[in-house]
Amino acid sequence: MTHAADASGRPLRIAVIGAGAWGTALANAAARAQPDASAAPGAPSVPLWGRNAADMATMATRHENARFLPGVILADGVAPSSDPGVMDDADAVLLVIPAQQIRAALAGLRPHLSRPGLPVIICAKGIERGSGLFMSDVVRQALPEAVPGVLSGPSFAADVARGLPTAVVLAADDERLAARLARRLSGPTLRVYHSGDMRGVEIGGAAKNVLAIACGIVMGRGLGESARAALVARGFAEMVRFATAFGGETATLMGLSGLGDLVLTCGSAQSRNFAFGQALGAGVDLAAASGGKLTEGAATAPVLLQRARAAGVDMPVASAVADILDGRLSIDDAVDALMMRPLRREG
Ligand SMILES: NC(=O)C1=CN([C@@H]2O[C@H](COP(=O)(O)OP(=O)(O)OC[C@H]3O[C@@H](n4cnc5c(N)ncnc54)[C@H](O)[C@@H]3O)[C@@H](O)[C@H]2O)C=CC1
Ligand SMILES: O=C(CO)COP(=O)(O)O
Repeated sequence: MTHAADASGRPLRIAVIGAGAWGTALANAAARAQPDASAAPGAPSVPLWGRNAADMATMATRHENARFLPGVILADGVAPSSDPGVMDDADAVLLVIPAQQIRAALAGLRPHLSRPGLPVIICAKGIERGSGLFMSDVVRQALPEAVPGVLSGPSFAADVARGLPTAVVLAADDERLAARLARRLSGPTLRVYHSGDMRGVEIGGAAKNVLAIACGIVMGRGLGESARAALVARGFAEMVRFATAFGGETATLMGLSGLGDLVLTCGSAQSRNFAFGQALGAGVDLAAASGGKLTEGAATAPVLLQRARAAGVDMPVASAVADILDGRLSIDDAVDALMMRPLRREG
């Protein structure tokens, strides 16, 4: 495999910001994607930055992220650290912290990231509450010198970290840059496609989390596999309506970040968003349903809906999720309301 490299042939140095499950998995993937280089003395490592010094020291000693990915060994070349200086000589950074934390985190890390043209690849899936901004626009505001990109697709962290195969897509306005970064991150078990449709890719990732909660609710309520499949199809239709209203391409949503990720997270309780919905459907209290895990769809649901309404996009499934989470609608009433909507032509 050829790896994207700089003019001297050196592989691009990737640093990972955020040492949770997905950041750790991507650091493993980035290190494995350059096995020859990371084995050589003095070869570039893949810094994995986390904010908690004690956790990062333990991770460096044990070669394991015991809190977020227990039992997965860090790949050779992954260098855990709590020193933001590790970002200073990166050619590109992967931004892997929860969507609602990105603005605050970038404000603190700005001295280490304010290089003109530095690619900052958003790996979080969400829309910012309050501002209603997509993540690429948050990065543009927080780091005006940087070049935002988005990586998304069907990829459970535990699968990717273990080296189980999957494919994702990396998008940037400059598609040649996206292709170069995709080549650098691709390896024997992670196939990274590239795209110029950053809006479509980021919307696919953000919206599928809300729809995964809906599917979880349906399954937790015992409404059956037919209901789940109908919800995936109708959820996909509203995701496409929303994305195209904001400039995304239908073909993008039919790909990995969109349909691919929707199928994954609507079909598996390994998804935290699905599991959260499933607990709600089974009658668990809202406050306890996430089990303390990150559920990006819960944060994004109201703001997704707010942007949809402002743009005149009909999103009945996302709307039901937002209303249930807000306590405005019971699950049974939401299901009745979805079933009793006026009959219409499919589309
Ligand atoms: N876990 C997965 O399978 C996948 C997750 N993602 C996305 O990646 C993003 C992160 O998810 P996970 O890594 O799974 O979450 P996680 O809950 O495993 O880890 C989150 C990490 O972010 C750190 N963090 C939180 N706020 C921070 C701040 N202000 N500054 C610095 N660090 C901060 C936490 O300390 C923790 O290390 C989410 O948007 C998620 O949707 C995307 C694909 C797969
Ligand atoms: O985005 C993911 C897989 O592609 C992970 O989904 P959850 O955040 O629902 O676990």
